Amino acid sequence: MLSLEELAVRLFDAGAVRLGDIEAKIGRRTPIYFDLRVVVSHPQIMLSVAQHLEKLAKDINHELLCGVPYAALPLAAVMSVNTNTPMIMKRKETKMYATKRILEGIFEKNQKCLVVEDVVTSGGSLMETVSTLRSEGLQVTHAVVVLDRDQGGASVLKQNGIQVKSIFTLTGLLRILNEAGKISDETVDIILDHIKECQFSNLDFMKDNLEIMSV
Ligand SMILES: O=c1ccn([C@@H]2O[C@H](COP(=O)(O)O)[C@@H](O)[C@H]2O)c(=O)[nH]1
Repeated sequence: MLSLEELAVRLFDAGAVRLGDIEAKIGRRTPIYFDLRVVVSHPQIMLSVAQHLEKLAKDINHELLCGVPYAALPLAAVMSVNTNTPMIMKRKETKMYATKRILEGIFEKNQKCLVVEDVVTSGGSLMETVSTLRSEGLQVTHAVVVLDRDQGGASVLKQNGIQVKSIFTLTGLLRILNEAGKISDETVDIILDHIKECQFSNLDFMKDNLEIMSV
């Protein structure tokens, strides 16, 4: 398994870290965007990311894995194979014919399901998956995540009964990339200022996700 420092640099070199003035979800702009979808083109990086997630998952009692669609699906699949843990998949929309399912795979009510996610910003995407899993009778208390952007999402999720464990926090990742000479001091300062200014709270989350909260 690659060390955290090696993994951070390999992700950067693979193009998973985009710098600039980038349009993010919900029309906001960000000086840094992580595109972890590129890992499917780098099997060694994907394996290492999955192994780090498995390390985080070791102490969490779970019987099933579920990746947040779509970026975390391949990561959850690799973890499932490596640890021999069954996986289920959440569809973006309920299938309208044949099985009419929102969750694919075999599960029973009250099973403990661990959620896998690539990036947490506000926590909205992860919570959407958690709400579906809970509404199907599964127990969900934890999530393992590649990157927590330090923008309040983990705390919002905690308030909604989900403990988040992440491989990287944005602050920690910036420090590694700065020490490796990949990101300048000036860029680090711009990103840290942005993160400080752009924080999400449980209140924003509830306003933006009234539908999810009512599931
Ligand atoms: O740098 C980023 C930031 C976000 N994403 C994608 O968005 C969601 C996380 O955002 P929430 O506000 O927590 O819903 C996640 O599913 C990512 O796929 C990203 O790819 N890169």
